[in-house]
Amino acid sequence: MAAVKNGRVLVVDDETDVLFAMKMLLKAEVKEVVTEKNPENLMRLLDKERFDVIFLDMNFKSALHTGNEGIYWLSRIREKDPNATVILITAYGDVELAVRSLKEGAYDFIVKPWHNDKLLETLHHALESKQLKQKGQAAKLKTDNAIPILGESDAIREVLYKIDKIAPTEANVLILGENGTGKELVARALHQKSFRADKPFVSVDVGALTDSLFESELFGYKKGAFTDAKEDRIGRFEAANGGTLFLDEIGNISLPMQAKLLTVLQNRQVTPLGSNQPIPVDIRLITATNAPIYQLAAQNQFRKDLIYRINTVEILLPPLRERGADVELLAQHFAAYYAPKNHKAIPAFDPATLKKLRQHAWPGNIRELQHAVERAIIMAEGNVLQPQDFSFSAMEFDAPQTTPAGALVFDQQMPLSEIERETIRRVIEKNKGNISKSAKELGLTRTALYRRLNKHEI
Ligand SMILES: Nc1ncnc2c1ncn2[C@@H]1O[C@H](COP(=O)(O)OP(=O)(O)OP(=O)(O)O)[C@@H](O)[C@H]1O
Repeated sequence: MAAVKNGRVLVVDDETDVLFAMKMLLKAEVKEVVTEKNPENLMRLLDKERFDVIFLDMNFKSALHTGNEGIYWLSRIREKDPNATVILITAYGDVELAVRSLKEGAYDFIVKPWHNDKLLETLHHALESKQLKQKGQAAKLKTDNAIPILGESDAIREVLYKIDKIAPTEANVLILGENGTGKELVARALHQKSFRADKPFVSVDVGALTDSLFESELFGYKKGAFTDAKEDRIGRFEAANGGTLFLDEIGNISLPMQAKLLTVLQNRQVTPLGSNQPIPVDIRLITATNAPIYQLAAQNQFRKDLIYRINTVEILLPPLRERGADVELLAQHFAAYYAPKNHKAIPAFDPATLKKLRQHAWPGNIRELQHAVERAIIMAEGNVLQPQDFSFSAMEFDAPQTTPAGALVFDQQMPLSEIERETIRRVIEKNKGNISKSAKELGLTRTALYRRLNKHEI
């Protein structure tokens, strides 16, 4: 917290009320708050003084009214100091622009009217990140910070509230949710907001490991432990020492591996293969799965005692179809991200397109939406995305209308697993067996698709 107390903050906004309110709020938090009404004075000020964090308004009434003023001044600031930490203050409707500003190098943005707690939290993170940056540890944190968890639905607000509450504790967290709902993103956020933030965050997709790899990967090995062990190698537990270990797809590991994991968690030490010297490890454990883990436990396919170890706190991530207007918000966010990447202007969405996106069931959730928006941007003719730019092919199981003869009509009553199986089968058939293409279309990673092929015995 020393970083926060010693911080020097500059606030640039042409509204005197905003400057006053910010000064009142921030002066108890940091060493000094300087306010500036006219952005034209900004460069001169920065020549003379150094600030740890700059709050910058996106729209200055006196200027061009393009809404781009914030971006312009941001780029001027960053020309002068590429390491400047800038937080943009934006009106609600400017969120798309603010997201663009993140790509232009802003640290974060806050939306007017702001919540004081949220604003202070953002400031604290910014100042702490600045301090880490100065210690040369920033690269990692910056990538983490680059992906904010977006969403305004009640369901996601509850998740964000939980994250804030449990991040600064040592509780083991089990994250449950369908594929692509943001489980890894949540795990990273928990780490980033924890006291371990400057220590490693190590992520392992344990569902993709065979039993023999599971042990060598997680616990490490000594040279000569097995034929290919040409030298000592530390495992992921040791690599995460002091930090957070994220085990993804925990519901997919075999019973013998569950027993091994339980022993390590109970003893808080690992013994590399080929060694008899246990090594103490201090990790915070976060796990995630899209498998019905309690159902598996009831069928004795998952150990209940392991569940009790990992689920001190549970976070349930809602599927995208239950997140209401978040679909639009996220679609706009991805459009603002992918358009410049593909050398296109950020497109608008036709109201009929937004309706279509809201009605789609999104079996691949946010990852599917992400790919769908990218595809639409690439394929679209004009600068307004039309419904036909989004073709959900076989995945449109929620509202099948006319179907070609012989095509399968998904029944609303059909169990989800069957819909998933059939969707995968059809997409693979459509892509003539090409797994990479099919995975992309389904919004899955290749590994996740392979796991599903295995699960559904396709
Ligand atoms: N709330 C969100 N705001 C912005 N982007 C998001 C959000 N949630 C997820 N994403 C993005 O969606 C993609 C999928 O998220 P992530 O990998 O965290 O999901 P997952 O649940 O871990 O997936 P899987 O079950 O396949 O492992 C990522 O690119 C992530 O950045």
